[in-house]
Amino acid sequence: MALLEVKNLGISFGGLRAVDNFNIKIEKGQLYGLIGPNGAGKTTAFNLLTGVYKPTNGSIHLDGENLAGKNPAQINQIGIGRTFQNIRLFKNMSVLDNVKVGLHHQFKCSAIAGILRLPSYFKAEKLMDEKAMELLAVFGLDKEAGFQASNLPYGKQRKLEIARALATNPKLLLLDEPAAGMNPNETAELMDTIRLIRDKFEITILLIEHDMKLVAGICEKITVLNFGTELASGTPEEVLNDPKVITAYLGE
Ligand SMILES: Nc1ncnc2c1ncn2[C@@H]1O[C@H](COP(=O)(O)OP(=O)(O)OP(=O)(O)O)[C@@H](O)[C@H]1O
Repeated sequence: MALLEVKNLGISFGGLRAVDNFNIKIEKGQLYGLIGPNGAGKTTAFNLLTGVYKPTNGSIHLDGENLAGKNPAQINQIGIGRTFQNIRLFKNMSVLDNVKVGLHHQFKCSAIAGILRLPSYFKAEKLMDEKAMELLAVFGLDKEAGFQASNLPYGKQRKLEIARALATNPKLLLLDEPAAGMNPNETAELMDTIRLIRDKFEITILLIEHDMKLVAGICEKITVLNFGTELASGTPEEVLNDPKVITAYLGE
């Protein structure tokens, strides 16, 4: 059974069919790319998968579970984590606390225990600190754990956002343009990090990306969206040499 199975998904905004008859099947452990020209519907597809938008039609199953009618928090708990095109960190909080926010639902401790500072509260905090530091170390951010998130350089903020999404322990991680605004060195490093987290956490990754070098370099399969609908799907080689895809990108 595929980890993610999306059938005939669609949404309209007024007269605009932003996503139409979108189908995708992602196997466990796969690194999958979603590409397409500007305005093709990629972020809208992510918003449908994460419950931000309710689809007009179609179905989404994660690991066999139907996500229909679930809100973003429930979908996150079922197993989809995401990052955003524009970084959305808690900028005034520390790097460590940003990751701990992602861990909270796994280390539950009652409000009373927190207010009364009971031993169970300190135990949960300690476990969260340890787990958050482990995650930060994977991204080479452990030395900056005490920094305010907004003081990190841009490339590291992007990594921190991925670390926070991973902290929610997702089965499927959605990355929306993870390399946006990065220089070539940062992008190359990010590619290594994405491969590493897929292997280390045995996670499945779907990413939107305009950087074709990154997409072709790390994705095993790609779907191309154009005007909200699938234009092509296949291996990077098949897709990037497909005349329909080349035409869509060149706008001929
Ligand atoms: N909430 C909304 N209300 C109305 N139109 C929307 C809404 N969200 C997205 N759209 C429209 O849907 C279409 C698809 O947008 P979307 O952001 O999904 O594209 P994209 O492929 O992610 O583009 P980009 O690569 O530029 O980020 C666009 O025409 C956009 O203007």
